[in-house]
Amino acid sequence: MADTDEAAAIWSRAKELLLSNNSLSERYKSCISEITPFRCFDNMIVLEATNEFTRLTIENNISNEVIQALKIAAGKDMTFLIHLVSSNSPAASTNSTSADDPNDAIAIASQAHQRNAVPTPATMARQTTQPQNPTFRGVQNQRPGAQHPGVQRHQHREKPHNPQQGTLFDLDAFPRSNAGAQPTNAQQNFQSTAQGFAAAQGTQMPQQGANNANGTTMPGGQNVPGTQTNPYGTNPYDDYSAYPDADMPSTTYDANQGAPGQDSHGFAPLPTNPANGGYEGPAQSAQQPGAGVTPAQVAYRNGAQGNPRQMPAPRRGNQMMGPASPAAYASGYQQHGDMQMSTPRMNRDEETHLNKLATFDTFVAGDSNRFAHAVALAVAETPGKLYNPLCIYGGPGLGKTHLLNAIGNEALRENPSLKVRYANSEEFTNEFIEALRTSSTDPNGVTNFNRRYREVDILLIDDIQFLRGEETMRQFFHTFNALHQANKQIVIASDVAPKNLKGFEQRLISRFDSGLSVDVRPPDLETRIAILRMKAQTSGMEVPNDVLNLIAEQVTDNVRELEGALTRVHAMASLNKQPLTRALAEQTLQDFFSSDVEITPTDIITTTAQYFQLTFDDLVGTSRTKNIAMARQIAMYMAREMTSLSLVDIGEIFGGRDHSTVMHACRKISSEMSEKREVYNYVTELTVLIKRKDSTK
Ligand SMILES: Nc1ncnc2c1ncn2[C@@H]1O[C@H](COP(=O)(O)OP(=O)(O)OP(=O)(O)O)[C@@H](O)[C@H]1O
Repeated sequence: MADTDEAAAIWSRAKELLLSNNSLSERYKSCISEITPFRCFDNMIVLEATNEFTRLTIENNISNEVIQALKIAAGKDMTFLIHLVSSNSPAASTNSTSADDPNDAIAIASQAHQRNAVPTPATMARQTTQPQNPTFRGVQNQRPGAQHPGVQRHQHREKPHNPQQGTLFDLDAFPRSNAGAQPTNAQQNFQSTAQGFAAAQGTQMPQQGANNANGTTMPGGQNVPGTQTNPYGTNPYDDYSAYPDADMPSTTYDANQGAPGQDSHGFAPLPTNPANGGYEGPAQSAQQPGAGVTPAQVAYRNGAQGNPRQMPAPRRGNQMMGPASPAAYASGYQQHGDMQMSTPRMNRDEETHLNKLATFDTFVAGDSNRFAHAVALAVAETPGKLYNPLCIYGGPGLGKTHLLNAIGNEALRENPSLKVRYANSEEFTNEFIEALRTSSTDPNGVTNFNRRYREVDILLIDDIQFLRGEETMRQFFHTFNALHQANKQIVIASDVAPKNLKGFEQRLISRFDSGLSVDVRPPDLETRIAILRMKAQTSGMEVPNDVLNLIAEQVTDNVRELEGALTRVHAMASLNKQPLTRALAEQTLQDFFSSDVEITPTDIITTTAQYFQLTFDDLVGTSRTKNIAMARQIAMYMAREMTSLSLVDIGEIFGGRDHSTVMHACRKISSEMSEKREVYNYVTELTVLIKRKDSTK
């Protein structure tokens, strides 16, 4: 990118951040608005102002805020300098001098400045202490202990700033509860992110220390605190108690409960099905030597499907879904049969409802989410002061929930006395309705609800797009106002930008818009590989690089799907006690990328019902008997995996069920696939049958 373009891009983001920084007065903001970008020179951006007042106001009063915003916008430490240009003369940016050398840049800027600038007390003070190049300086972070702001805040930049030399993102400029000699988490993350990427790309970062569990390297060889913990073994949605209307209790099944002649789910063994390419029914296959081989593989070996297929490019409606993260296994093992894997353990904090395992340490930042990651970190370090409200939006499975939880966890790590509350919109709604419902018997119901949501320092509301109902909306509006007026931090996550939220009153949308909105986008290849590597490492899986690469190449749009693909290939290898090779991974994944035709929910329900010898109505009906509930959960999982339908849509199709019920089904089946051979077989066989049916239409 050209230096001028880079400057424009960085300043545009930094400006956006500064203008949404609630701690800045309107006067400061109008000064910010008057600034224009000139050029970038390495880690310095030269900005232009048309009057001295603007320049001085920024340099003397809000340089730290500007530096912080630049750091977030650029994704690296930046210094800045502002030179004056006459408002009616061509700006210094028209100067054609090549300024690749930062010293030249300073000279250009210096000339411009000398033409226009009036000496100020601050510049005079600098001249006293910095005799060389007295009129120009880059502005660096204000360091604690600075005694003379005019002198200490501004320093000469005679050579490019080297971020390795101790000027990492300095959040000490902002209130902190535990400022100390140790690098901040934000600092560590910046390093770990950069190094994680370097590692993913096979490059060497300078000043490497000892590797930590994630393969990332911390400054001075430190490990990132908590990197050994399971990052996402559980999810708020795993806490089934939060969803009273979900199917969970009656659909829980036990591997030992199958009646004689039935498999563990109460199904009679299916007869050999010639239509399945000679493949045995699921219960039988589970008991046979070599079980776990899918029909596709049998067919493949038998030549039933012709030559080995190339893996076509994945398509949106046919992607992987793997809600239960493989890394969940790291959180604690519940040994299951011959599997060296575990059932994810819930790690939701009872009071805050935070998933304690979703932290910044376990979040891999890349180009697609670096801005959101940096802003989230800044908010966690200074809640209520910077970007309030903060809205994080983006497609499914891209880390919004993770970031929300990371903000809460990090803020509490910094200041354990903070009150934090995480909730998704459905929990908020349910709790509110419950408070209303019981208000006749419990006069404190609504008061308690309000206390829970209004007497907090940080409120994190996930999936705001699902907020529904006039009363609930009103309640949320008042909650929002109460918190905002008290300068309490609000963070919301949504699948679309606030302005595109459907069914929301304008007054609520405009409140969301009054803060900062940042998006998360699908990760690029390097980031996907880095995520997979981290997930494999934290869950103790040994996955060769070529398998990680294969998965990352095939699954592009959704980190949850990445996890799902990793789960599948690892489950396949574990169940069959085979080494996890690229060939095995290709075989395992090809079933999921082999069809380009649209699969409908009707196909899925019909095939699943036939497969389990049930009826269509059984699957969309209300019966909670064990075998029907289990088949329904599998069908929901297949619908989520093989179509682009949302959780809400799938819930609707399956008899008007709630989206959390679908989500729970998906997580449960995904998790069980790694532990129960028969569940893995059901899913893989059904995948083939559904696609085969589809291709014969
Ligand atoms: N950058 C990342 N680094 C590490 N893990 C990630 C990253 N992004 C997402 N994940 C993981 O992917 C999974 C899905 O992420 P998450 O639930 O936060 O997505 P989401 O955007 O909230 O999705 P949805 O909109 O469907 O709720 C989680 O296990 C999360 O930990």
